[in-house]
Amino acid sequence: MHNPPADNDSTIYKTLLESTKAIPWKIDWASKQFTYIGPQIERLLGWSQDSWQSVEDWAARIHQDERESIVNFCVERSLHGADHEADYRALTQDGGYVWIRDVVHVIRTPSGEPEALIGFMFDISERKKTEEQLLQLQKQLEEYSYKDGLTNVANRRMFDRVLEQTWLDAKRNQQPLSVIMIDIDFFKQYNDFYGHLQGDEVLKRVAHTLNGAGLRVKDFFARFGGEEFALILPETSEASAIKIAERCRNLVFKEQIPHAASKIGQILTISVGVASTIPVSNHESKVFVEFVDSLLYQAKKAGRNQIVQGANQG
Ligand SMILES: Nc1nc2c(ncn2[C@@H]2O[C@H](COP(=O)(O)OP(=O)(O)OP(=O)(O)O)[C@@H](O)[C@H]2O)c(=O)[nH]1
Repeated sequence: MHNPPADNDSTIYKTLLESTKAIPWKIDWASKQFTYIGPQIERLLGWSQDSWQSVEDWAARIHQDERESIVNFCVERSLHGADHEADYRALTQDGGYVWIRDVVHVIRTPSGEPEALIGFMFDISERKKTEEQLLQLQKQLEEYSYKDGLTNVANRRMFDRVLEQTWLDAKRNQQPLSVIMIDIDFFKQYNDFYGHLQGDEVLKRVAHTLNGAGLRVKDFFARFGGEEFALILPETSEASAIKIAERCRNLVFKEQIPHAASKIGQILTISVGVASTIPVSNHESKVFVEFVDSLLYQAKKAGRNQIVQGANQG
């Protein structure tokens, strides 16, 4: 057994405890009263040292979103005599909050009952801020990985994901699904004539123009690759899809983008393939998209600046 510290020692311990950044505290289990809390608490949260009377004061100063779960967790752990730690937002006197990590040690009676809790509160707001920034960054990265860097519309990866989901829904509900594939005419010549940077600008402009062509919330537009774009139209019949394909062609034409190197006129045009299907169990979305792409190829071969349609393939 150690002897209790002499007065001199306890002064040293007190000085040490009260000069750390971590805030020491002690609660008597039977009365649920604070028997001690370091004066540093006032600097951190604004609440004066003597305002920490009972566990009620502690609980009331936990952000309400996690108050109940934190209190329940700490009571449950303490009853089991288990040391524990909890992260929560502690409310400050001026209405803000600070992220705290409370590290708790349970002192038990010889029979194992909790007698007192002692612990340290650590200010972990900087760590939490970094965690939140990392999460934000992760979200942004995920967003970037589904977005085309040049045009800012969805990319091929996102197209594949949306198609897969839309295909399954259409199969389950036996609803028609339409896909439109779009390709800029003589884009190689455009690049050659105006330069690649100007080509990039046109891709952005066309993407922006076509992004609003499907009017329903569920309509989905993506850059399929290069100078090719695609629209997925759930619950859309062939007749409606053809109208939207027409709208696409008109929208781009109305932009009146000069294309002096086009072999079919002086204005930039697009070719379009469009088809609808009601998927059945042995149909594959990939095969359907290849079919729509072949319609687009037919539009190119037939002279460009036109729409070729096909139905019920899949
Ligand atoms: N500026 C620019 N050009 C691109 C980009 N992606 C693909 N291209 C160009 O798009 C052109 C596509 O050429 P082709 O596939 O021959 O098609 P096209 O010239 O449009 O001819 P048709 O489709 O037959 O009318 C190529 O010259 C590519 O370099 C891009 O991100 N920026």
